[in-house]
Amino acid sequence: ALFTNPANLPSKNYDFIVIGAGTAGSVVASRLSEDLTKKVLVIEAGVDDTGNLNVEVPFFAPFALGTAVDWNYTTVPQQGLNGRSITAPRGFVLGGSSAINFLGWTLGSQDYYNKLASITGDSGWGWTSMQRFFKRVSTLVPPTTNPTITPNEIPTSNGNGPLDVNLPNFDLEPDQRVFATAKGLQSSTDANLKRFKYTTDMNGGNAIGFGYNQVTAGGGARTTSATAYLHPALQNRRNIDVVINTRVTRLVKSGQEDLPVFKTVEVATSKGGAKTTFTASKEVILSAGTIGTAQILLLSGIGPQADLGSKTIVNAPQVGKNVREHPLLSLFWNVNSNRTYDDALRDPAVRSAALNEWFATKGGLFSDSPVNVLGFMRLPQSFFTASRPDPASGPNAPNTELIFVDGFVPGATNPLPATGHFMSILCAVVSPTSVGSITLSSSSSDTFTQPNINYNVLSTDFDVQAMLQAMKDAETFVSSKIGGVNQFTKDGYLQSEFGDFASAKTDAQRIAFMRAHADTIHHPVGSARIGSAASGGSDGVVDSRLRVRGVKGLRVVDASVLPIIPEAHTAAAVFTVAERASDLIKQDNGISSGSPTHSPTPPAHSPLPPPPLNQHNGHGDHGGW
Ligand SMILES: Cc1cc2nc3c(=O)[nH]c(=O)nc-3n(C[C@H](O)[C@H](O)[C@H](O)COP(=O)(O)OP(=O)(O)OC[C@H]3O[C@@H](n4cnc5c(N)ncnc54)[C@H](O)[C@@H]3O)c2cc1C
Repeated sequence: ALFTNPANLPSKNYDFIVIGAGTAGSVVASRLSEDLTKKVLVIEAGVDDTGNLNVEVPFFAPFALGTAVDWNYTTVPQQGLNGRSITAPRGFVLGGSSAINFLGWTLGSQDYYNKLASITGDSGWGWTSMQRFFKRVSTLVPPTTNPTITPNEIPTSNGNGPLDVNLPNFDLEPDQRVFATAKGLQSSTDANLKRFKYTTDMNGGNAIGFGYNQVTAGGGARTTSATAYLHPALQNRRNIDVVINTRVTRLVKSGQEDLPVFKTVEVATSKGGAKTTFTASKEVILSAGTIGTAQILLLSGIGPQADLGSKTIVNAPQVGKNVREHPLLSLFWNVNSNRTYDDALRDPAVRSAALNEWFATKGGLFSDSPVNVLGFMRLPQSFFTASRPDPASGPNAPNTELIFVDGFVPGATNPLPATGHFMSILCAVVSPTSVGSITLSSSSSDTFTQPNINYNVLSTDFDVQAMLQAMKDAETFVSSKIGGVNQFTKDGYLQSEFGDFASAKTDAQRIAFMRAHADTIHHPVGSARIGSAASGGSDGVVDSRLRVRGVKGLRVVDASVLPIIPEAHTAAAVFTVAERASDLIKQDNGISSGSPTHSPTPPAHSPLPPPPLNQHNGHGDHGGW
């Protein structure tokens, strides 16, 4: 059952305790509760997702940032960004970040998973063996309307899992222009231009190419790990309890075998409030995400002795280290079109009409995420040198990404202009080499105080130069002619570059623009990474079965375990890791994993009256969306 206060839970003892009902935690809790003889407790700091339109309406994804479903974190000043601090949103809600992310569904390449297998020495993480877990997560459902999608554009990489994934419900202005340009350029004789490719499925092993963005939605509504996994489990099983509004404050050493045992979890509902504990007879699974997991480990005395000093219980030098994140930079063009979404951002009447359409038909502008089309690219071969090697996992893995948006993407340094219509291209470096960290903000901090989040954005020459190349690639792409015709300007659609970007023409100016405007795409991984086989695991926090090294009874399952960052949006990798982890946990506890592949149908959400869009609490900086 769902509880809002830990004092009301029926028991202090469970077989498994999952910390965090986020992307990974909801999958693991649901799978473990398939054995009806095992009692599962899930402890979630955040709120219920039910009926929250900012979660449910795909287009509203950016509106959720800075509201009560976001942890509202901010990074420490970033040297590579002229000392700016940037927001670091994370889901504070059932479903975690899968409930507030931008819905993109990209698995990453076969090379990524094979590199994961080779680093960890565990072939189970390889592409071939992960196939059954990919297929166990998602099902491709048809878009509600899009007539321009041809049958041979339907991706085949999804399976029969509970998470609905679909293609955009309707085309936006940039979509066919992007496809026509990519299709034309891929057969160019110019090696630089041949790097733009068209793909019908960037999730099929080779992740390179421009194509439709598959999204975690179905029937016009967002799907999350909560809607697909957790709520159905709650509705249909009596052996799973979920408590929300409850923060894990630390893990408590519950015994000593050959190693210290950590099976007790301490919680509180407010800073300085009463604390209670719950104990697992089998395992505690830490799924609090790249930031939360590192913070909880550190507060539990599991971390670098050099930082924790006398509070150290287990010296785990890598906790909070090795954090990787994707830098992002928005470029804007004026367009001659009144069909962009800009008016929906500015004008409550336009927004209200679109929302009414969504309520009536689950269709229209708001039924899609703000991103229909994106493209992954390799850097030119000449870019790589002995001193600047290719950090990507392999030739099927991209270095950079261009994301096409049919409107202006407001941000901290880019407020929504009062007038005009725009196309945005967001440039990302998806194989970055900058390394960041999560550390406690003080020796007396707790989980009600945010830790120091340092993504170290654009701190390496590779990342800066790769972003510079991505900017140039975006400019090249929109100015290329296919058969003598520019797809973006042929009917007067694309007009001129907008804002500071318009005057950034030399490399030095572009880099200055980058440092003034870049932020990140909210994909941090690695703070509790799997150790490498080469080091005997000592450079990791968990082993390849995701058990925390040096302790007993504790596993980590979330984005923090990934030792390398996927050259992709990270949600799909996290869902899939969680599916494999569920099998590993079952195996290690003698539970059969002959589980159903499709969870019971999620309950339909009843439509609620539209809340005001400005549920913003003033902490975030994405209020314009
Ligand atoms: C704004 C945004 C946009 C994104 N866009 C995309 C996208 O389009 N496509 C994509 O693939 N990926 C995207 N991502 C990234 C992707 O969503 C994440 O990589 C993934 O969801 C992380 O899953 P996780 O299980 O590691 O953590 P989360 O899903 O964040 O789950 C962690 C859970 O633990 C809870 N928790 C944390 N600390 C505590 C505590 N002390 N006590 C109790 N509970 C706690 C949290 O509240 C949360 O529910 C985006 C992320 C964000 C934030």
